[in-house]
Amino acid sequence: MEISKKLFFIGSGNMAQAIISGLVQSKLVRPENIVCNDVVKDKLEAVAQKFAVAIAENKGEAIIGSDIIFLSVKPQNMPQVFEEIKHFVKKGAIIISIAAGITTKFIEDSIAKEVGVIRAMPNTPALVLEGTTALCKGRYVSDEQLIKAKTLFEAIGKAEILPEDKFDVITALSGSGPAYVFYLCELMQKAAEKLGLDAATAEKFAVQTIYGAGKMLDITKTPAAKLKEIVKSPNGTTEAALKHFEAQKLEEIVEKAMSEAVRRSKELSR
Ligand SMILES: NC(=O)C1=CN([C@@H]2O[C@H](COP(=O)(O)OP(=O)(O)OC[C@H]3O[C@@H](n4cnc5c(N)ncnc54)[C@H](O)[C@@H]3O)[C@@H](O)[C@H]2O)C=CC1
Ligand SMILES: O=C(O)[C@@H]1CCC=N1
Repeated sequence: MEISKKLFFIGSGNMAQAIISGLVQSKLVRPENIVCNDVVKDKLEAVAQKFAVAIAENKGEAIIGSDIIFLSVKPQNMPQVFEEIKHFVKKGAIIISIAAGITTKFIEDSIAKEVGVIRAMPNTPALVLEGTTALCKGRYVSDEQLIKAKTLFEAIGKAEILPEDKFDVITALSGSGPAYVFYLCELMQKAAEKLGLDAATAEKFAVQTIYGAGKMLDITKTPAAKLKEIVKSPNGTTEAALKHFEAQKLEEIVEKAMSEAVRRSKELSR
């Protein structure tokens, strides 16, 4: 399937590029139907080269020709973007914001028009069509429009509609989550090196282990806790390692880390 909607990305950084790359790979959107904008000109040119998308330095002109406006700048830059675009955005336009913490109401109030605002919390595995996205809608979006927006994100992974009051915890879980897994991978590699493996072998085995474990979780649909038990032989090597994690209260550390992410999401919230 292919859609002919024109997408305009304001902010063409890491997450926007992951989404663009996923959408183009999935063939849901043709690159010529994507227009990118960014304040960093070099980045914009690099994005155009990488994905064969169009670029626009003038936000106003690009908004006029687009069906969906993606807001993919940092939360701190959103107020400035509202000032830049609010006179060009027409009543009934569809805006998809991926900014952490920024509420649909804040966007509606800032644009000060009846614009359709969809809030999404995607994650970077969208780049390899394995993203996880939560979506919710503001006051001026119909269920049908929200479902259409969901299909965009389904092209780049899994997507689900959730209440907006769950977005802080979703941000801490799946928005930031890939970084926790990358961190674990990094630590496993470092530990293996210290324990005698060369860097290349440590990397190869750590990456495949995390990939294989993720795939197993997905394919077997067995709870993580059960899969963990299957690896753990009585009085074996895994038990020795897990006992140490438990003694060091890894569960508390993860809970505290994620509550810090929730706290920051609320702090960014407007
Ligand atoms: N990186 C991630 O894993 C995820 C990020 N997000 C959200 O996505 C948004 C973007 O994050 P990243 O892509 O990581 O940041 P980034 O820093 O890589 O990209 C943001 C881009 O916005 C540009 N920008 C700043 N002000 C602008 C303006 N006035 N007009 C046009 N462009 C402007 C910057 O030059 C930069 O290229 C954030 O709001 C973040 O909360 C959401 C989910 C996951
Ligand atoms: O770190 C952040 O604030 C963004 C939101 C979720 C992932 N990256």
